[in-house]
Amino acid sequence: HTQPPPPPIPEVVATWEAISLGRQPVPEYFNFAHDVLDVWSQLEKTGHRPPNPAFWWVNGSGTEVKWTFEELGKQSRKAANVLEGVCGLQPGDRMMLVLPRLPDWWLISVACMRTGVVMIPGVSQLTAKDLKYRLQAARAKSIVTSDALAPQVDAISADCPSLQTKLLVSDTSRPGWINFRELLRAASPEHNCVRTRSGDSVAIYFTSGTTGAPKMVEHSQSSYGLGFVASGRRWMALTESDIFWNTTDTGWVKAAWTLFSAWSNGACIFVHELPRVDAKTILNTLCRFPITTLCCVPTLFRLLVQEDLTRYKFQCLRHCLTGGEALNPDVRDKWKSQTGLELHEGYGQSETVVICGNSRNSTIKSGSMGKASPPYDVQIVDEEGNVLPPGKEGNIAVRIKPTRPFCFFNCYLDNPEKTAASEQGDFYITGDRAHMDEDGYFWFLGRNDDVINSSSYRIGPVEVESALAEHPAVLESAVVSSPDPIRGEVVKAFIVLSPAYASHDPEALTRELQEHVKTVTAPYKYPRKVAFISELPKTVSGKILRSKLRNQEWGR
Ligand SMILES: Nc1ncnc2c1ncn2[C@@H]1O[C@H](COP(=O)(O)OP(=O)(O)OP(=O)(O)O)[C@@H](O)[C@H]1O
Repeated sequence: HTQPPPPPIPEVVATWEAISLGRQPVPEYFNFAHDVLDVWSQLEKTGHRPPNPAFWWVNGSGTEVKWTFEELGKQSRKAANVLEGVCGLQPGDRMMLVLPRLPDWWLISVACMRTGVVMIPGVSQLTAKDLKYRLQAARAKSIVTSDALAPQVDAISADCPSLQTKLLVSDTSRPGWINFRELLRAASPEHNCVRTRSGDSVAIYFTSGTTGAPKMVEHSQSSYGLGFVASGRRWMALTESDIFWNTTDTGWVKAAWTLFSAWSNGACIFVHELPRVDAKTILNTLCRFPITTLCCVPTLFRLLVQEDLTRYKFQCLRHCLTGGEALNPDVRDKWKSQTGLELHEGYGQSETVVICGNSRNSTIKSGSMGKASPPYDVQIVDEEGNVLPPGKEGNIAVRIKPTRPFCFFNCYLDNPEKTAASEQGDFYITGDRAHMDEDGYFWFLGRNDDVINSSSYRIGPVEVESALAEHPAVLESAVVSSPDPIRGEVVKAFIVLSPAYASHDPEALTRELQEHVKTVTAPYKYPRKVAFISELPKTVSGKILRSKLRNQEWGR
């Protein structure tokens, strides 16, 4: 499955890539809209880019939006005038951006860069309480959202004294709100991009909150803007001829990963509105459109492989990506055997760019997250921050001393204690456990809190879940610790059954699954307790919330 060599890199991208790899210094001033997007617009005009759109949006009922880099430039300059004009926003002001997958999200993101406004993306499932927490914590001056969330914002805006303007993306109007689309139509396409320093803030991300209250992660103009060039080429295999579809919600950090990696490499961002994320829509879209590159979270690939994939003929798909949580080897095997396509897993956090991954044409070891992604020096360290030898389990850590990589978050905003606690010795500590093998491949064990300690055996939930996934009865599972009077804690598996097994005798099935785990992995890991449930608790980004099940077990 070796892919053909990529086309030669345009000279300017080669320079960005060298910076991205830490081989050239980061410029003092950098603005992604001005220094990357407007450059692609020029390359496009002079015929140095294939006739590939920069942005392609479809809604599944026949409506499409396609922009070249030039059109994206024009529309985003108009949007910049709306932010500066009617909204009165200035460089450094913060704006929450909570929209479904609508083209306006990408326009406003670029407009923020042009005006120096710091964007704070959020997912559309946020409740009034979540919105209040975020608006207050970030002291946001403005919010952009759609009809669905506007009432929730109205319910809490009196409690958010910093909030001055509310922008509505809608074809109708609402009292107290400024209509973005109306203003956009009338706005001037002339706008001078503000001059930003590389270290100036570009975005604030609230983490998913999988392990606690969401933290505010601040990124700079260059951390993502230049930091994704190399992984965009290597892990995502993106070039100016590619069409990249990442099904992520706009509020999750993956949307930013996609924006910066695709556009810095001149690729087209494909978006399906996906009001409902379902397997058939995804598979049909891959058949209808010339998408070359796909990224979905493992949860979604788990659903896709339930379908008969041989019935679908994808037009142009050649590179598939996943990340955000562990990929069960069984899912990768099924995807590959049915589509002939390799699934390239990557690992990273809101705080970072890609920490490690299985890049294009690399040898993949099933179950591993791949190798360190340059310029990061990734190591496994002990509790004191000492580097551990291959094979030893410890914390996944990224070297930040003597030099902190530029492609890294600035800090946890307003939380110096948390920022300090994330560092140990010369390293940034991810909070995830793994080991590295002799060849430099990383093997994920689990988040710190998720690792189970049973009779002094340390068990990573992912290993047990992956073993369970190999049994046809298991659609998906979550493995957590459960109290036990003798062993202290034992492995408990919460299992969602495949429809064909829903009416099987639970006791017989429990025994069968326990025996199955004992045969495919070290027997001490088998789940001593099993519960069948209809649905696993997940974060809005689709990650399994093991902490919720664990707390339930321990009565917390
Ligand atoms: N390929 C992967 N395999 C296993 N886990 C992964 C992978 N990629 C990402 N993750 C998990 O996702 C985490 C990063 O996700 P994100 O930055 O959204 O914050 P979060 O950890 O989910 O939220 P919070 O910090 O609020 O708990 C990683 O630390 C890791 O636990």
